Amino acid sequence: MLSKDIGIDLGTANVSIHVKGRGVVLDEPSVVAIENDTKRVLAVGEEAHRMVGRTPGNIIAIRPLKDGVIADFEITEIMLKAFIDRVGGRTWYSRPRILICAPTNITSVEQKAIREAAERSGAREVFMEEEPKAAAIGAGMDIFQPSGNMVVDIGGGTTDVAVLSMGDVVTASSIKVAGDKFDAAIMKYIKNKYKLLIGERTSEDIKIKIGTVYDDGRKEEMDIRGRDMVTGLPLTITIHSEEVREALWDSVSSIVSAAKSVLERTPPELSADIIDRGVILTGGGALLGGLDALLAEELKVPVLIADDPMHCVVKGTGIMLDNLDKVAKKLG
Ligand SMILES: Nc1ncnc2c1ncn2[C@@H]1O[C@H](COP(=O)(O)OP(=O)(O)OP(=O)(O)O)[C@@H](O)[C@H]1O
Repeated sequence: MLSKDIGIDLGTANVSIHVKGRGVVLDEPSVVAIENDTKRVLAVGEEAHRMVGRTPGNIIAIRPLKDGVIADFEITEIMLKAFIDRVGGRTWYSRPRILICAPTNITSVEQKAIREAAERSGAREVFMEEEPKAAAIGAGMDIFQPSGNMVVDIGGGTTDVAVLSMGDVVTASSIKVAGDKFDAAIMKYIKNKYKLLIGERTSEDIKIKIGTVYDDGRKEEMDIRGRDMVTGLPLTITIHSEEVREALWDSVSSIVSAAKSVLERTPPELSADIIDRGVILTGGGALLGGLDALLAEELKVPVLIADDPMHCVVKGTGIMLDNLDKVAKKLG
């Protein structure tokens, strides 16, 4: 058996793994279910995700990465190791090199924890790369030319905005407003307006099915269930897409401001390139209804959604595996 280098998008919401020669082989939610008293791991990934909000007292479903940072070291290590093992990392004859894209701004202590987890799973060498760079490469941008490319990567925990040229980030901003904040805003809106408590998964469902942030005349509705705060009993109500737009307004305004501030700090020659090429949206949040239209209106530049936006980062790692020593930073 040969060494199979692997690329990992260690995301707040999802982990995806690319194995050289095989493509994207794993795509699972970043969730671990553990037994509270014994701390025994019961499930990792999809199976654990199904338990979110539905666990009995002694079982907890943990999302170890939150708001774009590693909230729980130990569980992140367990999760990373379980996923690498699942794609065969430890059973390969020759130990792989692993390239990991982790949340922006992680500390050196967190980097060390990630490196050690990868090494324990069989990695020979561990490399790390910034998410927006991988996202831009995975979206098909040629960031190695002397010209401006702008990417807005909206994940679960963070939105990363970056302008790249000659293989590096020129101007950037990372804010902790992304998919999770959208879900929380919808939950809060429904609680305040209807006195109805809904879970994380229902809120995410609303966002995905009828969420919109731009008034394009689209009017959709959806029945949702939760617990009535007044009676304490289950209740079904109908939610409209305009209400979701209202709920998401503040969060989306922060993303627009972050993108504007990056453009304002971008050298004029690169700005001119961005007008020609447009801004590319990546990450799951790129799929939020009307976000491309809103950003285009606010930034006055064309905005395009990348193909398969949720996989841009992991696809980018896959492309970078061919040139690891040149393009990524080796840890340790
Ligand atoms: N159709 C959709 N509309 C809106 N949001 C969506 C859609 N599909 C997925 N999402 C959201 O995308 C987010 C996950 O995106 P992604 O997998 O790119 O994030 P991540 O890489 O795990 O996070 P991060 O980059 O912050 O670490 C979730 O919040 C999810 O609810």
